Order: sequence, then structure tokens, then C-alpha cells
Amino acid sequence: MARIERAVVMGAGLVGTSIALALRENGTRVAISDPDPAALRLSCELGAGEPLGEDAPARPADIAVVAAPPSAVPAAVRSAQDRGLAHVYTDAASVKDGVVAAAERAGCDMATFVPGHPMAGGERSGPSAARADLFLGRSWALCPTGKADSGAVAAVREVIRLCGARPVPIDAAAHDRAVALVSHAPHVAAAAVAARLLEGDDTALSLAGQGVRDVTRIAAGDPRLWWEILSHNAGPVADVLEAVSADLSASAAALRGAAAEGAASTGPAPEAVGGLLERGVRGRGRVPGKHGGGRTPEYAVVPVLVPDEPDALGRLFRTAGESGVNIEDVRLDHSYGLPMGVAQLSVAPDAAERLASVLRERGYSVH
Ligand SMILES: NC(=O)c1ccc[n+]([C@@H]2O[C@H](COP(=O)([O-])OP(=O)(O)OC[C@H]3O[C@@H](n4cnc5c(N)ncnc54)[C@H](O)[C@@H]3O)[C@@H](O)[C@H]2O)c1
Ligand SMILES: O=C(O)C(=O)C[C@]1(C(=O)O)C=C[C@@H](O)C=C1
Repeated sequence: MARIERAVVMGAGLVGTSIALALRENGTRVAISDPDPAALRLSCELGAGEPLGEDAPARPADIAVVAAPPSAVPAAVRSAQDRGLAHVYTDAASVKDGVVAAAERAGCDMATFVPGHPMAGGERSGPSAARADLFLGRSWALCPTGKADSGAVAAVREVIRLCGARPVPIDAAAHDRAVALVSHAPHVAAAAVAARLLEGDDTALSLAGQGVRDVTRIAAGDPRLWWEILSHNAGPVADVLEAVSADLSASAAALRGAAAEGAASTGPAPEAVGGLLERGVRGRGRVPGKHGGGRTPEYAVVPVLVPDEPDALGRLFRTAGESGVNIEDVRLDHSYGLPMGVAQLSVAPDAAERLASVLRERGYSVH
């Protein structure tokens, strides 16, 4: 098995910092770089590693991971190879075919460059959103070209393993068609739904529940990065969006017809709507759960009502701390216009009941 004792990570944003943190947890020494000094400083303070020096390294690292925006990847790989930063190079860009072609045009050594794409991320950018467990149980596309050395592929597989993810070998063009369907077109569809919300008045928005939050979460992603991704995968994404928009147009026409008829129908749904809802149920059922068995963190969520006032969260966290339960993650759901919200505390499943009963004893409303 390839050993990854020393790694270079180029790009200290969400993905780069998360990869660095995961490698560090496994004992790998990481040198990290970013043209943005603030991102680099925060990433290093979060424990991602040491800043990569300007000078040529005394000896190459086992691997360099380029976690920069897609259009920056080819030049970054080429300059890293020219500097002899590592024995093997990979990247994390969300698109592969155009990046591979540009890397070949840029004169990258394709024997040691093995492109990759972790299928985990989030709607927030930058190191502050990074997590060491971001990739646990997730798929990670591995797209070696025909020129790749087997040793280089093995090294990238080892990085994926250390991050707790599952390698999915796939050719670059097939990857791009697949992610158009499962990631890129869904992002545009989420943006289209979220953009409609600009038309709603405050009362309408006050009724927003979990459904619209689920459907629009990814729409909060960085538009500049997403335009880079979409423009590198324009044809396959357009194919999916045209099919989605045909379904939506047919549904709208059928609903327009039903509206013209007046009273709500008690009969069967018109095929354009009913059939779509049926296919939606079946399509949703095809989305696999996370993989990775025991290493996937499955937390129990303890929802607690918290008043909207200074130190309310501080008190809640102190009380949780006194109960000896570690809060693994937290999400705040604000109730629009109400002087309170719901803190969703993620904890280890066997600790949830203990935390809930301590909080109840202290007067909290736990749901
Ligand atoms: N955000 C996601 O959900 C997600 C998931 C998987 C993969 N990706 C891919 O990972 C890459 C990074 O995305 P992110 O979400 O971490 O973005 P990010 O904006 O959080 O971080 C990108 C970082 O790259 C830096 N950078 C720019 N040019 C660089 C260069 N030439 N060399 C080194 N660093 C450079 C930027 O300063 C920034 O700090 C992108 O290619 C993206 O397509 C993103
Ligand atoms: O936001 C998330 O949860 C994601 O995992 C983001 C997501 C995805 O669509 O799956 C977005 C783009 C990437 O290239 C990989 C992952």
C-alpha cells in the first residue's frame, strides 16, 4: 500500500483545508498554500498544516493535492511539477474532461497527475467551513488518464482512503455526464427555485419550512465558483436542464388547465403532474445512502428551543458540557418573527437521551 507521510495541499479553501485536516488526523505532515494570505492563515490556525515555503523542497512530498478552482488547476499542477513538489499530483475540481485536456495542453506530466473529485462539499466556501470528516463515507471520483503510472493511482487511492471516502474509478467524460445529472443540474434547479423567493413578500417567507430549506440549501454556493463549474460542463448540464424544464413546462400547462376548470379535482392527476410526482418518488429512491459502514458518523439530533437573547447559546452549550456530552455539530433554525429558534444539537446516538434529560431538568423544551 502507498504510504502518505508528507503531503502538499494547494488551495486552502473548504475542500483543501478539509483534505488537509483529514490527512493530519491520520498523521500525515501537510504543507499548504493559497494565493489568498487570509485563507492560508486561517487554514493553518485551524490545524491544516504549515505554510508551504517558496523555496524548492529538500525532497518531494508523497503527493500534492490541488484544491483550487477548475480553471486554476492545470497551471497549478504544471508549476508544482516544475518545482518538484511531490512524486504524485491530484486535484479536486468538480469537472474533469476540460481540466484534463487543459493539463495536457499545459504540458503537465500525465504519468504522475491523477485527477480526482471528492463528492462532498457544501454551500459555504473558505477554510472556516472545512471539516476533517467532510469526506467520510462519500464517493470520490478517480479519473486516471491512460498515461497514469499505477503507483501514482495507488497514492491517490490512499489519500481517498485516509479521508474516509470510497474511490469510484471513472473516465473523465463519463464523470462529467454523471455529475451533470447528480450535482451540476441540481444546483441550477435549486438556484431557480431559490431565485423565485425574491418575489415573495415577508409574510410568504415567514411560512418557509424545512421543505424549501432542503430544496434550496445548495443554492447558497459561491456563484463565481459555480459558473466556473457549469461553464466547464456546459453541454451535459444543458442536456439535463432541458429535460427538467420540459417536465416543468408540461406540469405547468396541466396545472393551468386544471386551474381553468375551477374546483380542485377529485379524479386522478393528469399524467404530466401525476406521472412526474411518481417518477420523482422513484428517482429519489435511487439516491444511495452514504457508504463506508462504520466510519460514517451518524449522529442523533436533539432539537432544543432557545430564546433569541444574548448568551442563550452559551448557556445551552455550558449545560450540555456539564452533562458530559460532546456536541458534534449544531444547526440553528430561526423561527421568523418569533423571539426564539430551535438549536439542532448533533450528538453520538448513545448520548442523546442523557443530554435530553439533563436539558429538560434545567427547564429546556426538548423535542
Ligand atoms: N464546494 C464544494 O462543494 C466542492 C466539492 C468538491 C470539489 N470542489 C472543487 O474543489 C475546488 C475548491 O473548491 P472550494 O469549495 O474549496 O473553494 P474555496 O473557494 O473554498 O477555496 C478555493 C481556494 O483556492 C484558492 N486558489 C485560487 N487559485 C489558486 C491557485 N492557483 N493555487 C492554489 N490555490 C488557489 C483560493 O484562494 C481559495 O482559497 C474547486 O475546484 C471545486 O470545483 C468543490
Ligand atoms: O453541498 C453538498 O453537500 C455537496 O456535497 C456539494 C457537491 C454536490 O453536489 O454533491 C457540490 C459540488 C461538488 O463538486 C461536490 C459536491
